[in-house]
Amino acid sequence: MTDASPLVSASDLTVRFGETTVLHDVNLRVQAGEIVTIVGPNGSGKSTLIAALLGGVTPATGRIDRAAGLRIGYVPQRLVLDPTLPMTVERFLSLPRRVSARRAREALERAGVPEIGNRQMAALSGGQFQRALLARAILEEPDLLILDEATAGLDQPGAAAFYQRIEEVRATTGCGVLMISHDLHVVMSASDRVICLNGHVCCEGTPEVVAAAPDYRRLFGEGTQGALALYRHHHDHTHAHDHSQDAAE
Ligand SMILES: Nc1ncnc2c1ncn2[C@@H]1O[C@H](COP(=O)(O)OP(=O)(O)OP(=O)(O)O)[C@@H](O)[C@H]1O
Repeated sequence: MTDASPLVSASDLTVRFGETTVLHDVNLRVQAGEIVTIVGPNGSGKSTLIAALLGGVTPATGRIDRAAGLRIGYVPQRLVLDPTLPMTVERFLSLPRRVSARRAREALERAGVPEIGNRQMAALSGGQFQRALLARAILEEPDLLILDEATAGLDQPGAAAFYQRIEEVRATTGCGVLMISHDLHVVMSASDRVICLNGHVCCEGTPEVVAAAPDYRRLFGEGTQGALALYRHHHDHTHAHDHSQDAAE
């Protein structure tokens, strides 16, 4: 794996579910050491793109390439555990593979929650729970960390602290990071590159470039209203791209 070759890439990717085209002509690359964030309205294909990159969805056309031997750490949006099941955080980190108490502690330290090893999973706050998921992903020693709206349900300071932790993990391990987020303002500052998705890539670039892009502004609005506009978006915008195939239309 050279510096120049991406950890993972999608080339002219189109994904269909039955008759519905969810993604079309998507090109994306994530290099080692960079933090790439995908933003887009609900139903714009973000999770589908992640699933395709992970190999869980077969492209209709185009291709996905992963670097040989790529190790991926995945942090899901949420994980539902039976609340009546007694399970400490340390034990949770040993699923599915047993890890030593020392490694579990190190991973929790990196995730910013060194003190929760003996706590019950069911007793964690939302933020602590997501940190436990992050610690589990870190234990994979990933080349690429993938997070699917991992801060959903956290307040803005909680989300900001979480992303800061992600940046530290990237700085110490050199892994690449690909994340989906709705915390637009927080994420913009934590990302090297932002990809605005709406069935296709509407615009992409550094956070500054994307924030100034007309397509991004049409989708998300400006200022603090932008994040709210995300949920209100009804595809009432018009722009140069052809949205006729977008499933979300
Ligand atoms: N397995 C599936 N079978 C059929 N349709 C699907 C499947 N998975 C997703 N879809 C559809 O594909 C579209 C994109 O879904 P996806 O979950 O990728 O969007 P998203 O951008 O992640 O949305 P959100 O922000 O709401 O999480 C939606 O219209 C969804 O209903």
